Amino acid sequence: MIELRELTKRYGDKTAVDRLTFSVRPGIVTGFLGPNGAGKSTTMRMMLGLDKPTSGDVRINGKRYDQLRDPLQYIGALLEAKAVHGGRTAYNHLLCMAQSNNVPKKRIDAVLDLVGLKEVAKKRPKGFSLGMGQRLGIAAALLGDPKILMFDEPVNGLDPEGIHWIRNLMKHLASEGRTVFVSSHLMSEMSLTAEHLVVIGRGKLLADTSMADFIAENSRTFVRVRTPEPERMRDVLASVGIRPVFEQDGAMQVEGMAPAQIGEMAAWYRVVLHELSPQKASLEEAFMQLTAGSVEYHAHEQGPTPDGRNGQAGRRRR
Ligand SMILES: Nc1ncnc2c1ncn2[C@@H]1O[C@H](COP(=O)(O)OP(=O)(O)OP(=O)(O)O)[C@@H](O)[C@H]1O
Repeated sequence: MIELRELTKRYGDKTAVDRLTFSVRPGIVTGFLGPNGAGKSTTMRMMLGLDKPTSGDVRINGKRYDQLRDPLQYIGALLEAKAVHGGRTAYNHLLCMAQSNNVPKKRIDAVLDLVGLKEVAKKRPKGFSLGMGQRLGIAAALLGDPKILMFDEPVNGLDPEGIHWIRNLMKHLASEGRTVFVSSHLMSEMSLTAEHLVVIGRGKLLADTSMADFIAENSRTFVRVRTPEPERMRDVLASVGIRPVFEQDGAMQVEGMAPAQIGEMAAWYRVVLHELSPQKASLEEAFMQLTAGSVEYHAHEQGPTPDGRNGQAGRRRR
């Protein structure tokens, strides 16, 4: 169990983490989500005692990180795969960590085997691919057989096979009763792995909820209407107070009406329809909506607008 209470980190006048309070429970994978710069890495670094909070605190099974004896046996983390000493062999890198944390030597072979690096145990990580580096980082995290595991953006830069492997590993670790906390800025990726979600934006807590509730609460449903007479259809909808959103190719997104109602209205006014299909907004869209006000940099993309015109391309700071 990891517990954060009013955790805050300021760098000068920048508040990177702003009074975060939440708990990470054992037995499930908890996804830690937020747009770039939201404060995920800073929060994880404070959880691991690598950064000092400005105020508030983090407890690992009731203790602060610096109060843990042999911390690798309580909590293992994959922060950046690059953190490996390039000159030592993979085996020796793990041996150094094992010796300084009272971890039995036999665990080294066990974790190298688990992550699939047994064959290259005597090789130096500086020649490793990104995926092999991630696997070595994970071997290090698992070395002390900890009950709590943290992974910061573990699938970054991995190929589909590597992504699949990490997903299954995290689920497996959780099924063994461990606490698994994993950060990502991709909602779609998290939806395949996490049972619970903690979402932050600009350092503040935006959501602390089960994946199922997040989907139920944030998925927007609408009906896509395609017609050769968009102006007329817009007027028909306007007559009942509905303002459709136009997509780039001229299709309309209609919220607040069932497909049958729209179809009947169109028939009544003799508007030809080419498409009438119920849609559910993707989880990625729900996540972007939730965090919309907290994104540091916005790229203005061409996209649907209520009047059918497209937004200007550009970049601005909010
Ligand atoms: N050492 C530092 N000094 C000053 N500002 C920092 C420092 N570390 C982080 N920040 C700022 O704190 C904010 C949070 O950064 P952090 O790296 O924790 O975000 P993140 O959610 O992990 O982002 P990403 O998904 O891009 O990795 C950012 O605005 C960042 O610029």
